[in-house]
Amino acid sequence: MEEGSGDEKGQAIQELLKSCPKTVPQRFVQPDGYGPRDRRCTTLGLEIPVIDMLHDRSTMLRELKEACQDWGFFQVVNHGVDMEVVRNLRRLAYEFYVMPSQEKRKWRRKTGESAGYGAFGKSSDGTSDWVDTLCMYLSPESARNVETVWPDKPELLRVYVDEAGKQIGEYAQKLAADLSESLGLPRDHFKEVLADSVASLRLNLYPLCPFADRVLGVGAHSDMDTFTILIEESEKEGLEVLKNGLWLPVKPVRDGLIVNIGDVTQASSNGKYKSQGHRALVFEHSERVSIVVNYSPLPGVSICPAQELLSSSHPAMYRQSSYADYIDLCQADKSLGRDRVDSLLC
Ligand SMILES: O=C(O)CCC(=O)C(=O)O
Ligand SMILES: [Fe+2]
Repeated sequence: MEEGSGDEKGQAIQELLKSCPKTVPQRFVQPDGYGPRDRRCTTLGLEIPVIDMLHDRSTMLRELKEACQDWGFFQVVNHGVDMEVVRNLRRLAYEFYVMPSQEKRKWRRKTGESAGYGAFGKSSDGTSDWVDTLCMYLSPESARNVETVWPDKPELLRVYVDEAGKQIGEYAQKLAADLSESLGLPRDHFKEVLADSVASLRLNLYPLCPFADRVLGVGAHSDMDTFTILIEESEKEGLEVLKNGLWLPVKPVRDGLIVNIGDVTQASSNGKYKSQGHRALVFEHSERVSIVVNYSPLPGVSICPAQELLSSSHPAMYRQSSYADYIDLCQADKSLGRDRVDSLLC
């Protein structure tokens, strides 16, 4: 999903649906070969790995390493996040989305910004996504836009965004250290990337879609960030991961977190860990809310392969770039079906 792109008409999908469109607006139609029915794989019984934080440390770190190398996606159980808090947050998200449009519009995303409420807009290739989002910054302190962007209704939404953000953030700090260790790096290697990281929490509503066979909730993309923590509704499908050129549905385990490695980690690990392509489907008879927390470096932080991972037989695959320059590069490149992090290849 492109941060801050905004929808062409700035109109939320829920509002679009009120006009009961009989045909699908062209801007949502996926290009040939990239539609929701193309290259789907539902029969192989493959599942993304599940990592149990209660396993002994060396087993857990080995499983983490394999998951990051082979998939770039995994689910985590026994992660320490109080899922009752998450369930309350999701309930409040549904309550937010059923409020009248004029109430929601108070928190509307301004042109060129990524925080706020509205249709998220365009995927990397320029096709519009069928999703409404409410995006709030959790950190750094200077970016926390509580008064301007965190809705004050429904009551307690702010409280639960804050509490869920803190708890997910605690797990994220552990994950950053475990990722470093699993690569054979000092546990604080990702500290600069993450200690003062930019963390944003999005509540994504995938409304019912009468054109579900031609549009996507979120088109195929990889995440530009360090990593993303996603919390889907238990047992509800929709998220799909690209595996061996096919789209594999993710089955969210009860009370699990889904983690996906972002482009920054792919570059920092010199390509060992994968920032995998993924997308989200929508359905005619089932809507869902996902909670998405992105962790990214501050714009000025330099991203490049860790020196410790380089040798004459493993030279740097990626050149150095500031995170801000990388985002600019990605936003300028609308090519389809290519890994965006390839633009940093040496
Ligand atoms: O909401 C989801 O299931 C996926 C969202 C996603 O991939 C993203 O926001 O980058
Ligand atoms: Fe994503």
